[in-house]
Amino acid sequence: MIIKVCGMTRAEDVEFCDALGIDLLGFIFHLESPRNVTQDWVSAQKPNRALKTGVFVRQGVEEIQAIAAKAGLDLLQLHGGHTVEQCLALGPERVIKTMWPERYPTVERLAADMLLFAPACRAILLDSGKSGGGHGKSLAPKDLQRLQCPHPWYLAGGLGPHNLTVMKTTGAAGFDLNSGVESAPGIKDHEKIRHALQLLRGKP
Ligand SMILES: O=C(O)c1ccccc1NCC(=O)[C@H](O)[C@H](O)COP(=O)(O)O
Repeated sequence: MIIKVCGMTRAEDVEFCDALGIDLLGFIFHLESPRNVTQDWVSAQKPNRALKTGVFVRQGVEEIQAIAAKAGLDLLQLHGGHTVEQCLALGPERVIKTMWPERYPTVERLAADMLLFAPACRAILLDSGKSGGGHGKSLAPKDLQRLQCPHPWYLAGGLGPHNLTVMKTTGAAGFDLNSGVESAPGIKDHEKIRHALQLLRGKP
């Protein structure tokens, strides 16, 4: 199971999550987000084990490549209207493609679109709302339990200790934590992260 904590803005949170065994750390490159960070700051973050994941909403391929090189990113989360061709150009092995189930009339239509993107990304991230992220609202677990998709998909959207037990029943291969483990936007609550990890992996 992959666990990502998104919206890193403080070195102490990067160090805490890395030491705790979080797999992916999300760094948001989106001016409108309260969790927006700079390339220079991300470049200075050097986790031992966790992979640095850049989150992009509006940037195109060339800009993403330039930021990835400067900030030292391992993975690229495409969180806007990016196409299959853009994912392929950036390299499927390092792309996480965000999709929004609430845009689809049925879970079958969502699964069909996920299949189209599967060869172009290492995983698909399902987020709440119809665009953007950090909404703090969760998706309905009942719909996701019916989702048939052979490609790895991660679940996002308002996840935290309060709902992870039920959200685990969706069969997601990964879980993306953000506002549900914060005390304020961009300020991670270490006890909530510890508790979330315990619920997901059963570790102390
Ligand atoms: O978190 C943000 O501020 C954000 C803004 C714009 C685009 C993406 C953003 N976050 C990306 C993530 O991967 C979040 O973890 C995901 O949207 C879930 O957030 P939340 O609902 O707060 O758990």
